[in-house]
Parts: sequence; C-alpha cells; structure tokens
Amino acid sequence: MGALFSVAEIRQAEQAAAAQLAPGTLMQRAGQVAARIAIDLLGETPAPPVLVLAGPGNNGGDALEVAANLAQAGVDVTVVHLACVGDPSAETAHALAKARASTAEFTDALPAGGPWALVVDGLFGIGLARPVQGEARAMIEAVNALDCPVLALDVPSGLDADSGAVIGPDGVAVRATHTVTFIGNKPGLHTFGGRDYAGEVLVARLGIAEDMLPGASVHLNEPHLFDLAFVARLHDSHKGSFGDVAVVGGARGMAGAPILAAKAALFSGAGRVYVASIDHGPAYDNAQPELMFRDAANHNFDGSTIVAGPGMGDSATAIRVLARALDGDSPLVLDADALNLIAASPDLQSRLSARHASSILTPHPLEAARLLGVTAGVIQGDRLEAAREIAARFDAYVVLKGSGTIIAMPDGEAAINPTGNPGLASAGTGDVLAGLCGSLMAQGWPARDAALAAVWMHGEAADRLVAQGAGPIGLTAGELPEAIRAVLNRMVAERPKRAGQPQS
Ligand SMILES: NC(=O)C1=CN([C@@H]2O[C@H](COP(=O)(O)OP(=O)(O)OC[C@H]3O[C@@H](n4cnc5c(N)ncnc54)[C@H](O)[C@@H]3O)[C@@H](O)[C@H]2O)[C@@H](O)CC1
Ligand SMILES: Nc1ncnc2c1ncn2[C@@H]1O[C@H](COP(=O)(O)OP(=O)(O)O)[C@@H](O)[C@H]1O
Ligand SMILES: [K+]
Repeated sequence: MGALFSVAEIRQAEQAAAAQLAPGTLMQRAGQVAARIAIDLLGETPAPPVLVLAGPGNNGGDALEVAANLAQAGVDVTVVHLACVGDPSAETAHALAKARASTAEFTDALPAGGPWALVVDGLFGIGLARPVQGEARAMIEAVNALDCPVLALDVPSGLDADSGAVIGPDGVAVRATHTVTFIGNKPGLHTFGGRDYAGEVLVARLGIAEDMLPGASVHLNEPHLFDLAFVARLHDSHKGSFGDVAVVGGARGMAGAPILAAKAALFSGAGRVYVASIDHGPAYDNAQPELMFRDAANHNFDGSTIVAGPGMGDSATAIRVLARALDGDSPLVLDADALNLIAASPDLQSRLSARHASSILTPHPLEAARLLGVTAGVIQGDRLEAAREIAARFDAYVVLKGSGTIIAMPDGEAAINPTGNPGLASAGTGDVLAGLCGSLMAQGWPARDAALAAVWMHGEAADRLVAQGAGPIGLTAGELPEAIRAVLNRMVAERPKRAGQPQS
C-alpha cells in the first residue's frame, strides 16, 4: 500500500512482465485503462473533442492506444503525433496503425481550435532524457495555457518521475489535472513540483503481479505506517505520564518562535511544556499561561524531550546550550538555528553523530543545503536522496520540509507526505511541526513514528483549516495547534482502543 518505485525499478518490472506476455500487451492495457479514465473525466457532457498528444517513444504509443480506444467508444478525437527520428518500437508502430485506422483525426501541429473537453498528454513518460525543446515544448506551453482537464499518461511530460523536478535548467512540463501512472506509483509525482504538475494520481498496475516489483523502500506517508503509536489515555494518569518538553530558542527579537513550538507541544498532549530562552525571555505568556519559562543557560534538561532551534540565534550561549543538549541522552528535535549552528561546526556535527538517544532533524531545503554543503537547488533536485544522505550521515531521522515533505530514516527507508497545502508557506509553521515532533516523543512515541505522524497530522490540520475557509491565503501558524489537537484526538478515537504506552 502506498509503495513508490524508482524509474529503474519500474523498468525492471516492466521488462520482466513483458517477457511473459504477448508483444504490446502492456501498452494495450495502458491504453484501455487510460481511455476508461478519460471517459470518466468526460462525464455526461456530449462531445467537444478530445486532444491526444502522442510523443515519439512508447509514451506516445500509450497515447495512440488511448486515441484508438476513445475513437472506438465514439469520442471525437484529434491526435497530434510527433514522429520519432528512427523507427518506433514495434508496439508503438502497431498502436499508430490502430489509431490511424480509427476515426481519430490526425494533424501535424497543435490545432488552434478547441475548446477541448480533455487533453491527453502522451508526449514523454519515464524515458525523457533531456529538457523538452522545439515543437514539443511549444505544445506543452500551449496545453498549459488551456483551461480544461489534462490527463497525463504515466508522468506529466517534462517531469522527472524520480525527483519531481522539471527536467533541465530551463525546462517545461505539462500541468496535468490527473495522472494515470503505470505499473507502480512514483516518488516524483508527490514531492517538489510533483504535486503541482501531476494533479490527482491514479495507479494502473496493468495486471503486473505484486511479486514482479521489488520491496519498496519509499512509501507515501499514510496513517497505517504509524498506527500502532496511537494510544488511548488511561483514567489513572497524571501530567508526569505524558512527558516534559523543553523548547530551546527565543533569542532577542525571536521570542515568538519557541512559543509556537511550545504551544504545539501543549495542544498535542505533552504533560509539561517549558520554554528555555536563550536571552532573557518573558516571565509568562499571557495567551498561554500553561507554558513555563526558564533561562536556557541554567535550565536542567534531564528527563525532558528537547526541541532546539526555533529563534535560537547564533550566540555563544546558543552554541553552549546546544552542545549540552547534543551530549545529553534526551530525545532531541533539531530545527532552524540549531541546524544552522550544526552545519557551521564540525564539533557539533560529531556530537550529533555520537548521540545514543533519538534525534529528529527538521530542515527546510536551505537548512538541508547548509548541512550537506550544497545549494538549495541541489537539495530540491533530489529531495529523497538529500534527506537520506543527512539521515545516514548523522544517524538521525530527517524531515525535509516543503511540498511533499520527505521523512528519511537512518536505515534508508523513506516516506513522502501527501497532506498539507501552500497555506503552510508562512513563518512559524515549521516551529509548530518541531514542537509536535517533540511532544509525541515526550509521550513515548518512537522517533520514527513521531516524525511520520507529526508531518502527516500537521499537513492534515492545515488541509482541514483550508476546508473551513481559513486558508490557504492567510492561514497562520498559531491556528495550527488547535487543529492538530482535533486531528490527533480523532485519530485516537477512530482506532482500536489501546491504552498505555505507544508500541511500534
Ligand atoms: N513498452 C511497453 O510495453 C510499455 C511502455 N509504457 C510507456 O512507455 C513509456 C516509456 O517509453 P520510452 O522508453 O519509449 O520513453 P518515452 O516515450 O517516455 O520517451 C522516449 C522517447 O522520447 C525521445 N526523447 C527523449 N527526450 C527527448 C526530448 N527532450 N526531446 C525530444 N525527444 C526526446 C526519445 O528519443 C524516445 O523516442 C512509459 O512512460 C510508459 O508510458 C507503459 O505503458 C508500460 C508498457
Ligand atoms: N507549499 C507547501 N505545501 C505543503 N507544505 C508546505 C508548503 N510550504 C511550506 N510547507 C510546510 O510548512 C512548514 C514550513 O516550515 P519552515 O520553512 O521551517 O518555516 P518556519 O521556519 O517559518 O516555521 C513545513 O512543515 C513545510 O513542509
Ligand atoms: K506523459
């Protein structure tokens, strides 16, 4: 469930399956299933024509199969086919002959006409090797200017199915409303540009047996991955049963960031929440008087889960307190300035690598870039690989934030998060996520489950707020903790009653 496969893994499965089938079977199945989806998308509306774009390779072959199937179903179809330089594959040649023999109308250039009821994008799939240029590029730009549903076959043309990056320094890709992806789901449809370019993703296995695909090391982040960690509360419990969280941060001028993290910890069930301020912090927070304020330099963190970084700054005190936190045996969440300080200090890096207790690192792409000594562009170019590299380097759980957040485990497993929306793109939402991660660990959750669940619930909370009209425009970080509380309580209530300590 939710497995994601690299292009190399899909290619292997495709070859193994094709060897056992009559030539062209997989392409015909792809054409049939995509045509059915196209007909569903057309709905009841009679008959503006469907435009099918067929590229030079086998993705184009799929598109030609779709065109033939749609024509056979009585749909008015126009096909633009970009012929390949050499000979097409035998199955593509066969699909071309079939489409030519159908009622589908072929034209050489993108017709100026329309309106189209639907565009089917079969220009390029997983075989795209370089940036799209020339005629195909002009077609993609024209399709992106249309206001109709677009069904991409396998992958939106121009998108890298492994990474979610548009191929090329100045590349273009089709912005689809729907993508039917073949054989197995692909990571690039769910992270970085993937969510914007792929739209709704449907997986068509093409009848390929599960055992033809390798065991996946990457999955969509779904509740079944962290289900066992949800526990109902016993009546016979007290605040000490649910752990202490200490948020370390709040240098001068940045006192709000740790308060947001602390509020998230409080609203997600931590028993006691402290804000340990780097500079002299407030005595208390009028809006959240449950929070206890301490001076970080003198605070004893023993027994607390530490969330270090929100608004922490780079003072000598910040470095000293961070070194102490890294050396201790408390579970630790490292965010924001804590990550920047670690990136700049080989000494702090070795303290992090040497930890025995769990650490969750929550970098955004620029913080990840600093940790690896590269640019944010390099990180975004392969988010999965970047998150895994940081996890391996520091033997830690890594949450690489952004659209399609990656959660990478030190053992190489990874997940891509499907919840959340651009309402989260505002200051402070990352502080809330860090506080939530810390709170779940303080309540006894293993770091893996805490990272997966925190990211999922944080996004789900934002999605619920948007559904209520509180975003995406103008959604504030301060609104998230209450929405997260609702998500968390619902998750616990909906699951089989399991009281006591979380299990994994
Ligand atoms: N062979 C089969 O039986 C099956 C093929 N399938 C489809 O086949 C696709 C993969 O097919 P291919 O390997 O032929 O690859 P694609 O069709 O994705 O693209 C490769 C073709 O595009 C050309 N090309 C690559 N980059 C280009 C660029 N920037 N500008 C212009 N031309 C460029 C190549 O020379 C080649 O002709 C999958 O994505 C899937 O849609 C699936 O239906 C599964 C079954
Ligand atoms: N476009 C988006 N879609 C989904 N999630 C997003 C988007 N933009 C930001 N987020 C999420 O919002 C949070 C932002 O965190 P961060 O960049 O650290 O901000 P800050 O430091 O201001 O709190 C992360 O959880 C990130 O994954
Ligand atoms: K495509």
